[in-house]
Amino acid sequence: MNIGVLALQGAVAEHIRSIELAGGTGVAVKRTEQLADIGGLIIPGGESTTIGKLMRKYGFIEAVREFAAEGKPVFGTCAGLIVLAERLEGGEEPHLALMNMTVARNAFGRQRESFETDLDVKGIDTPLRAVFIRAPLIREVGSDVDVLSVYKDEIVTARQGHLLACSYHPELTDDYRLHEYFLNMAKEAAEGKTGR
Ligand SMILES: NC(=O)CC[C@H](N)C(=O)O
Repeated sequence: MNIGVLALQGAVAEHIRSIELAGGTGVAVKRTEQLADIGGLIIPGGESTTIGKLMRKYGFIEAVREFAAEGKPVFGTCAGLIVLAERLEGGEEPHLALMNMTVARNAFGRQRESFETDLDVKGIDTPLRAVFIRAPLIREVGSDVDVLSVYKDEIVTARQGHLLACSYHPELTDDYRLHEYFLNMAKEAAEGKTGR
């Protein structure tokens, strides 16, 4: 199963490594035509404003919306989660506006700009190692969104059908189980299941 990693800006090589550890094939996606060859797309961490700008410039906003409308899974991590959100706190313009949630950028404040922790994630049997770097938080989700994990009462992992999002960087540790989870979503979607 080919999993694409949007390669406009951000942590691309690390995601490809985690996908390969999980048993998939990682592909750096730089052109919209490549979306035809992948079964799922990861939007990596980095700077959401930059990623959003480059997505607009290279036609990825429409192309990824079409990709998702076909039922193909999309996974946003950190800045990628911001890119997926329908609503951004503070009135900022959303980017893909695909996932029914409100997201606050840089929500941990200066003292806690980056930290690591072990998180209980629904669907993963033991705690997942997670690295937070200037991370966003999910403030609120629609009723069609499943909360998969919380950190200090705040939502940090969520799923809406074939869309997956997390506030942290799952690609910066050797714990590839969230990538494995996403790979399974892509396999199920390819087999024509609903993915729920
Ligand atoms: N590590 C990250 O992806 C940080 C996200 C970044 N703070 C943003 O707002 O886009």
